[in-house]
Amino acid sequence: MSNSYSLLSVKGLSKSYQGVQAVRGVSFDVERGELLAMIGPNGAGKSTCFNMLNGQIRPNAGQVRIDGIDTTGVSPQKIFRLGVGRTFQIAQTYLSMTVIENVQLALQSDRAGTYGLSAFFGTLSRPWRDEAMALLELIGLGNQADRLCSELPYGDVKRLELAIALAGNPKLLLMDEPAAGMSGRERVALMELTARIVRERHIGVLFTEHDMDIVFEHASRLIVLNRGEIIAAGKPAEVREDPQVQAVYLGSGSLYAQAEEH
Ligand SMILES: Nc1ncnc2c1ncn2[C@@H]1O[C@H](COP(=O)(O)OP(=O)(O)OP(=O)(O)O)[C@@H](O)[C@H]1O
Repeated sequence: MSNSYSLLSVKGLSKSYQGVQAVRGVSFDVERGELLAMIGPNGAGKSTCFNMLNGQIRPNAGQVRIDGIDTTGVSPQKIFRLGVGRTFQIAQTYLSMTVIENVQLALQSDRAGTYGLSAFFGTLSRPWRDEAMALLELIGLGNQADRLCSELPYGDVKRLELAIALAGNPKLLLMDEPAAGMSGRERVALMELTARIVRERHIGVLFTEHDMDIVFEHASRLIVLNRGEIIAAGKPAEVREDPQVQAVYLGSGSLYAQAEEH
């Protein structure tokens, strides 16, 4: 596709649930090489937006374009095939497999569309091992390849989830609270890794996050949602000074919290 299109272009996106206006007229773009944070208090509409972007929820109004292609209301499978990935928690079943087997399975599923079944029937293909290892090296888990996932520390499991999402070779990656549940140090490491991948692979990442230190430190740009609407957008330093944003977060102190890394 032509480079004149934004990687992701969202215009006037809206969704209501039985009278609750969860998202109202949301418009923004994501470019390649950008790590864009979508923040907002609980119930602001972040998950609803994400679910509309990857096709899980059909919007009531508005338009979503990926590299210029209209994907509004298109199925999650088709949106995935257009290069939109999303990080997911590794399911319990897959925790009993090794680290590299999980990545091999994700690669095989991307190329052959057989996710799950091949593992079930014990037919995991060998050919993906080198490629899987390259992804593990990229995220710093090369030396853990043959460990069982169930034995990994939590931070490494989250990094593995990122490798699994990258196996689909996305040009746009959606990350819903990627650092939730991690220690301060692990969170910083994961976001530094994500920022490096964004630069090196020239992909776009849209992520939600409640930890404001992480957001202001690592996002290249931010959009702030409140009650379904965008109330501010821009570089971290600009958004931080925005009076409306400060008002929304006033009291929580989260905009000004110091990092509590140990
Ligand atoms: N399936 C649903 N049915 C009815 N209302 C819903 C549904 N999903 C979300 N909502 C409402 O829509 C609004 C936006 O919710 P959403 O989960 O998108 O916000 P969020 O910003 O992701 O919140 P959080 O940070 O707590 O995950 C909220 O008022 C929520 O109660």
